[in-house]
Amino acid sequence: KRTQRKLPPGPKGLPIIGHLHMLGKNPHQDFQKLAEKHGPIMSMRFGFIPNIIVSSPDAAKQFLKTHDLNFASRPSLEAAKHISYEQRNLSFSPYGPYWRNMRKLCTLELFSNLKINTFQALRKRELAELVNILEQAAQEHVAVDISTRITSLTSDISCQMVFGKKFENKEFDERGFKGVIEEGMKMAVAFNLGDYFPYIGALDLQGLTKKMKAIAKVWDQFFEKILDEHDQPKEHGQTKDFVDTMLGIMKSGESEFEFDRSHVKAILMDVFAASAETSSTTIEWTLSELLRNPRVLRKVQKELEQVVGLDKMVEESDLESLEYLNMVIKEAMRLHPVAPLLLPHLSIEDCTVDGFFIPKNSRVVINVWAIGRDSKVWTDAEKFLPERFVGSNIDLRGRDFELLPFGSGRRGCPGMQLGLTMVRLVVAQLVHYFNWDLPNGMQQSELDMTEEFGIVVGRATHLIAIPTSRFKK
Ligand code: HEM
Repeated sequence: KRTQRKLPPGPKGLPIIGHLHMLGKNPHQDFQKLAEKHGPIMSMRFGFIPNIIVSSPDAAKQFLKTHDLNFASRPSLEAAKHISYEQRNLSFSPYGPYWRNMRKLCTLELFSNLKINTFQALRKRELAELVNILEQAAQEHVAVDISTRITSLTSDISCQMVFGKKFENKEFDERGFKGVIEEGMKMAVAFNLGDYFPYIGALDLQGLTKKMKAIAKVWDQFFEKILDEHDQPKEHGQTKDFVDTMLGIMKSGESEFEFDRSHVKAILMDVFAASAETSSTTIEWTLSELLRNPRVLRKVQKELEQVVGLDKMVEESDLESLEYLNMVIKEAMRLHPVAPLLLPHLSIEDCTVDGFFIPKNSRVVINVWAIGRDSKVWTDAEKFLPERFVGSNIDLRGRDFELLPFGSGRRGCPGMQLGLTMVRLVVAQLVHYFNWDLPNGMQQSELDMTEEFGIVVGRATHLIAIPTSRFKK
């Protein structure tokens, strides 16, 4: 009976592997090309798993708004099981009472404006430190690896916000803090046979499960140590980091759902992973576009001079008034969404969308990268033109399905406000204090904008530039 129903169109697949052979290094780009031929709701099969690829604003609205509840679950990916405490985290928890309760709790306790504001001084301090380093480079007229600097800035801020302190590279084991995190990230995106052929997952033919379990053990020991340290009483007036908040709730026993140390650890890992790289990658892309578009950069600097004033540091209270900067960031996120396929959604029941049958347990992939670059939706779609948002109501909250860098609906990003605060503040500060030149006489048009697919999609090469101070000390 099922097979008589009309599935969305899609390319012809091969026996057993389905369409796996059609995916290259950048699946979001491959999906875009295929959707041009097969349509905005496309059916593909990866191994034994049915996938629905969504590539237009109207179609995205159907999945994320009209039928949001039915597509609000997540698949049980091997990495989520082995390194995310059996999916007790928010990002990969299946839809159900645990996810609903935990999401409500985190939204209230970790992602609220009140909580975000308690870390304002931390952000200011860390950013001022970076500005000092850049001042030094400006005086010596040397090139700076902006990518590395921004990554350590957001990682340091996230570490202190979540765990209460920065981590030295000697932490963890001989691989160091950065090394262990990178290894975990690599494993999380590695092609895992078990995700496409569930029955052979248990055989661990690639040896990935073993490696993931080993890294999860290292992480777990690290978290246990942090949780133990947080059992010591805090000095009066010290800001409560996320570990304090979560442990406080756990110990109070007031939560109406199961909430033990494993849940606390899963959420901490999730929030750390979700916050640091997403913000740094968005900042890198925005600065890259500004370096390629000096006209836009000068206009942002002019606005900053007017709103903030020369010789003054940008404050978080200035951010809402920086209208042009906010258009620049929207435009950078349209062209460079760091999660171009969002996180995978999973259908809970059989459903009909736009006349097509979508079977239960289909993975739904929303290609926001393709939507952001669709010439049917955007004029001069490939160009970086922040002015396109003048007089437009399109914002980043997921109400406008042509621009979805944070997703939309029940599974949309709960950390959007925090992420945007970081991105706006860092970009504003770095272009307010400094003019930037590309190294070795490189022309703007020569700046490499190649993408590298991973847990987030960042630049394939580091962004390097030479700062010059705009203010006299
Ligand atoms: C520029 C920064 C950020 C971007 C672009 C971003 C983007 C996204 C996207 C696209 C999703 C998936 C939405 C979906 O599947 O429909 C997501 C989910 C999520 N984000 Fe963010 N994010 C950012 C910052 C943050 C921050 C700072 C936090 C937390 C401190 C955070 C926490 C989360 C969590 C917990 C989820 C999973 C939600 C769920 O499945 O219920 N994000 N984010």
